[in-house]
Amino acid sequence: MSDFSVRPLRSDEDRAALDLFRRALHVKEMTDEEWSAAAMSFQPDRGLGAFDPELIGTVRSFDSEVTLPGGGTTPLAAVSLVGVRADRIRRGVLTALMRAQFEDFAARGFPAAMLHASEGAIYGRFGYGVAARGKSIEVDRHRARFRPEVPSGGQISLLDLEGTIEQWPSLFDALPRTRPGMIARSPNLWPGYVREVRRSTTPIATAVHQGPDGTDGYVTYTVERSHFGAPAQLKIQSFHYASPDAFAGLWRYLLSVDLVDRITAEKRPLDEPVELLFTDPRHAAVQKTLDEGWLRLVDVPAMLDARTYHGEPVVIEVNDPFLEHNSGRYRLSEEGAARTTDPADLGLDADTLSMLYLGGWRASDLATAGRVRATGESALERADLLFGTRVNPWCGTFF
Ligand SMILES: CC(=O)SCCNC(=O)CCNC(=O)[C@H](O)C(C)(C)COP(=O)(O)OP(=O)(O)OC[C@H]1O[C@@H](n2cnc3c(N)ncnc32)[C@H](O)[C@@H]1OP(=O)(O)O
Repeated sequence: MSDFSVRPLRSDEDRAALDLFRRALHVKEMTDEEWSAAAMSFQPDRGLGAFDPELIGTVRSFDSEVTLPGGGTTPLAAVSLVGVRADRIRRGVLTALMRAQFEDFAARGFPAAMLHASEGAIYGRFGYGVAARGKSIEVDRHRARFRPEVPSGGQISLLDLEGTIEQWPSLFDALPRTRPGMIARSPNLWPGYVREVRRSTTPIATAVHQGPDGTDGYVTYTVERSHFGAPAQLKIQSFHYASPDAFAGLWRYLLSVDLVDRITAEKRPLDEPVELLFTDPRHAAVQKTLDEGWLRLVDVPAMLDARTYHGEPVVIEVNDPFLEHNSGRYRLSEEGAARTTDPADLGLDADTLSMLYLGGWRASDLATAGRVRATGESALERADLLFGTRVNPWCGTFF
C-alpha cells in the first residue's frame, strides 16, 4: 500500500490531470493548442487529485440535472475523466478518490451521480449500477421500406457546419427530456463536441425537423466509406425528437440520403421502435446492447423520495457498504419514501438499487440473477409495478 493523499486540484494542475487521464486511456498528451480548447470544457473547482507527492490519479465532475420517473428532475453530478497512473493502479487510489468525490457531492447538495464506464467491472463496488442501457442498430437502406401507417413527417432542413455548431445547444435545450435518466447539457460540454465536429475528416450534417409548432427534432450524422465506390455507412451521432412525427420524419429523411448502404446508430434507447417503421423489421437489426448510464444514489433517502411509484407499497432493505449511512429499510409507496422499521419485502445492494431506480430493470429479473433477495413472488410482483416506468431510461448524452 503506497502513501498518498487526495485533495482538490488547483486550476494550474488541471492540464496535468487531463494528460494523466489521457495516458491512462492510452491517448497522447495534448498540444498547447488542444489544451487551450480543452480548458474551456472544465467546470472550475470540480477536479480531485491523488498525490504521493506526484499526481497519480484524478476524477472530475460537472453540474447537471437528471429526469426522474414521474417527470421531476434533481441535481446530478456528472462524473468523468477518471484515471490512475499505470504504475500506481490497484493500491486503492480510485477508491480514495471516489470516497472524497462522494463527500464533495454531499457537501454541494448533489443527491445522485452518473458516469459512462470504460469497463463494466470498475464501478459497482462504489454503488454505481447500470441504470440505463442502449442498443446499437443497423438499417439496410436498400431493403428497408416504410409501413403505410408510418407518419409522413414534416419539413426537413439541413444546417451547414457553422449552423450546426451555433444552433446545437439551443436545439438540444428546446426539446423535452422525456426519458428517465436524460440529463441537462452543461455549457461546459459543448466546446468538446465542437472540437470533435471540427476535427472530423468527413462532413457532419444536421437535419432539423419542423412540426406544426416549429422545430421538434434533429439528427446529426456523417457518412463514411473506405474509398470511392466502397459501401458507405451513414453514422447517426445524435438523434433527439419530441414527437412520433419527428421520429418518423427524420428516419424518412435518413433513408432518402443518396450514396448510402447502411445506417447505424449506437446506444439508442432499448425500446425505441425503429424496426417497427419497416415492412420487414429485420431490416433494422440490433447489433448489441450495452450499458449506457451508470447511476449512483449518493443520498438514498432523498432520491427514493424524489421519484414517483405505482401500486401497492414495498419495503426494501438497502445494503450500502461504501456509503454506510444509506443502509437501512425504506417503505416505498405512491405517497413517497420514508425510513421504516417494518420487515423488508426485498433486500438489495446499493448498485442494484441504482439499476432498479430509473425503471431500466425489473425486480423479478434482478432476483433471477440473485441481485435482489425477495420474501416471495408477491413482493416481486409489487416491486415490478412499483418501480416500472412508461418508457425505458436513457441518458442520451456522452461526457
Ligand atoms: C467515468 C470514466 O472516466 S471511465 C474511465 C476509467 N479510467 C480508465 O479506464 C483508465 C484506465 N484505468 C485506470 O486508470 C485505473 O485502473 C482505474 C481508475 C480504473 C482503477 O484505479 P485503481 O486505483 O487501480 O482502483 P483501486 O485500486 O481503488 O481498485 C479498487 C478495487 O477495484 C478493482 N478494480 C479497479 N479497476 C478495475 C478494473 N479495471 N477491472 C476490474 N477490477 C478493477 C480493484 O481490483 C480493487 O479491488 P479490491 O478492492 O477487491 O482489491
